[in-house]
Amino acid sequence: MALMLGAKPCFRANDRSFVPYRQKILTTRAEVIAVPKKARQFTMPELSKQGIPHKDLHLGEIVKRQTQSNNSVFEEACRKPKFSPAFLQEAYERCREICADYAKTFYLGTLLMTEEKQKAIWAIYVWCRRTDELVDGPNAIHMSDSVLNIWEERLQDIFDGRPYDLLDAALTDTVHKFPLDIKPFRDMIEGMRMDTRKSRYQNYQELYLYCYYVAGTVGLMTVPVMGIAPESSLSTQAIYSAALSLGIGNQLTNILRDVGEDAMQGRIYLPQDELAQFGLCDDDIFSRKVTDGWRQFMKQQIRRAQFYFQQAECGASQLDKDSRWPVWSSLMLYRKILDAIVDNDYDNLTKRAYVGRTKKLMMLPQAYTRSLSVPTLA
Ligand SMILES: CC(C)=CCC/C(C)=C/CC/C(C)=C/CC/C(C)=C/[C@@H]1[C@@H](COP(=O)(O)OP(=O)(O)O)[C@]1(C)CC/C=C(\C)CC/C=C(\C)CCC=C(C)C
Ligand SMILES: [Mn+2]
Repeated sequence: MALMLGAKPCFRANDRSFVPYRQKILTTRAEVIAVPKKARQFTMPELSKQGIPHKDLHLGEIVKRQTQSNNSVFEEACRKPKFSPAFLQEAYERCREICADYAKTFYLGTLLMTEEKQKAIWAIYVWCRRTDELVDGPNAIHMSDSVLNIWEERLQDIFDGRPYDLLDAALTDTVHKFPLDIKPFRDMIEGMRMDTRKSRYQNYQELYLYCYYVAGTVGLMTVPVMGIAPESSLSTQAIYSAALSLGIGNQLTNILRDVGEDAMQGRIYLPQDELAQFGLCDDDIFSRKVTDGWRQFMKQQIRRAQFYFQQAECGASQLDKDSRWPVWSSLMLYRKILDAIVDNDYDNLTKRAYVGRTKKLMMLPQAYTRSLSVPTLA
């Protein structure tokens, strides 16, 4: 495979540390620490400064950077990595396979996108999945700050045109084709750090920050690729805000679905102060008894997730036409998980809410119909 890079070639796909994704470990710890770099001091963000949802995320600045980054022709000429077409084809093909394997419904939704866009979304998906797996996958017990620090340096290398392996190379190509800013990617790694350090959330503001880091960031990463419809009536910022909402709604739903499982790992993501308002505490979760108090509490949590999906809806219709289907699929699928929790009579302590294959497949044409609706005035 021809690989033409600048002064610092760092592709290591043939190293023994490289583990094929078929083993269901996308990135091993050994692979990440293969290039030792000096440890970086991690400091927790000041949670007390985090305000009400979206308000303190400085979305305006993020949008400005996203729409300005990579604009300079000079910068582009200097930094654009030169990969052979065959190499890139192989890189994106691997991303496609992983996406199809890990996220079947979502993958189907990407098939209507233009080739450039779908490849970019697969590359972003794979980077997110690998990042998540570092703290959530089979190797999670080996995770440490220093591994995440190296992963972050490797992210910088991706943006600087020096990918470390084949999958990274797909993202390098993507970030040079689309105006992607590194900040949401960095923030996702920050969320993974938070997950390794913290197992309780005192209030919703703390939880919101976590949800932004690990999922809201996905919305910010993907809007520049999916594109905004030329006839859209909403401001760019309003669309980013909707994208953020979809990520938050998805993550809140994930948390509500996995309460029992997470508790077995010693993790409770639900806001402690809200549990207390319903007369509940950690022990009620560990005892796995679904009481009326628990049902009332869950109703409130589900309402909050629904609120974010509602916020996301207006933005989903303002995206470029070919990008709307996967977004609507994601939105409708995650909503159905909330319905499944209700169908389980709010028992997410001993049961995992599940949306069956048939329901998922039936949802795809519905999502497609929604994606045909034209942008309307908000
Ligand atoms: C719909 C679409 C185009 C999505 C983008 C695809 C993409 C890049 C997805 C990456 C998802 C990912 C692997 C994130 C890593 C962190 C993580 C795991 C977050 C959770 C995802 C779901 O994972 P899963 O159900 O597999 O959970 P387990 O790890 O197994 O527990 C999250 C719940 C977050 C996913 C967040 C999104 C898909 C955000 C979607 C928002 C948009 C695409 C913006 C849409 C734009 C508008 C205007 C509405
Ligand atoms: Mn995960």
